[in-house]
Amino acid sequence: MQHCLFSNHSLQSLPLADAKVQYLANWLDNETADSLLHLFQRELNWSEAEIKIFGKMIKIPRLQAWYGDAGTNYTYSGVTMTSLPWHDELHKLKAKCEHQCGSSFNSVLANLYRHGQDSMGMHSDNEAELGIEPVIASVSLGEVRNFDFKHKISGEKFRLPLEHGSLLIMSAETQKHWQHGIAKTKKQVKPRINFTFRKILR
Ligand SMILES: O=C(O)CCC(=O)C(=O)O
Ligand SMILES: [Fe+2]
Repeated sequence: MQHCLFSNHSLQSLPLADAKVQYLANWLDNETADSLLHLFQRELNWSEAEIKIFGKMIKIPRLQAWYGDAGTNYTYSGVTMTSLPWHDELHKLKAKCEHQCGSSFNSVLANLYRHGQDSMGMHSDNEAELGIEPVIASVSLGEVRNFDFKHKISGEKFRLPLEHGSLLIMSAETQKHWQHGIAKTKKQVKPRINFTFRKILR
């Protein structure tokens, strides 16, 4: 069982049945979060990825980039992404997540939500290469966007706004029992970057 090391950030456990989800607001101080937002927006290799739906290639509504150790490829909605070698600052952020969570990661999915019409559909991060009960560390930068959870059987819902500089850790049976996603919003919103650090089993 994975758990978080003691820290002086206020750690909030979400009241979700059959799951373990912890949230740390202000995990990064504001100044660090601001500078990382701008750095990653400029320096990562963002692309308009496509997924296969009923055999057709469709552009996803956000920009994406996949970084990791050599050989950490990821198959997602019928498309295999080959990892790019780590960007230095991203590798440092990975180390900070590892220290916080007491788990190791070897890759990260980066998503850039350019505006309110960018989104991510409801899904579970339950691909075989993540193994059972994966620990996923999610760092958010920029505009606050709502993270929605939905229980696969009971339909129970829970919404958590993910703030600038926050860390969300999903572990234990969370992916087995819950889906999550980022809904579109009609509000005028600024860009948001999210990183989900993962361990791909090879
Ligand atoms: O942008 C987010 O907070 C969610 C990202 C996510 O669910 C994923 O990358 O699998
Ligand atoms: Fe996810």
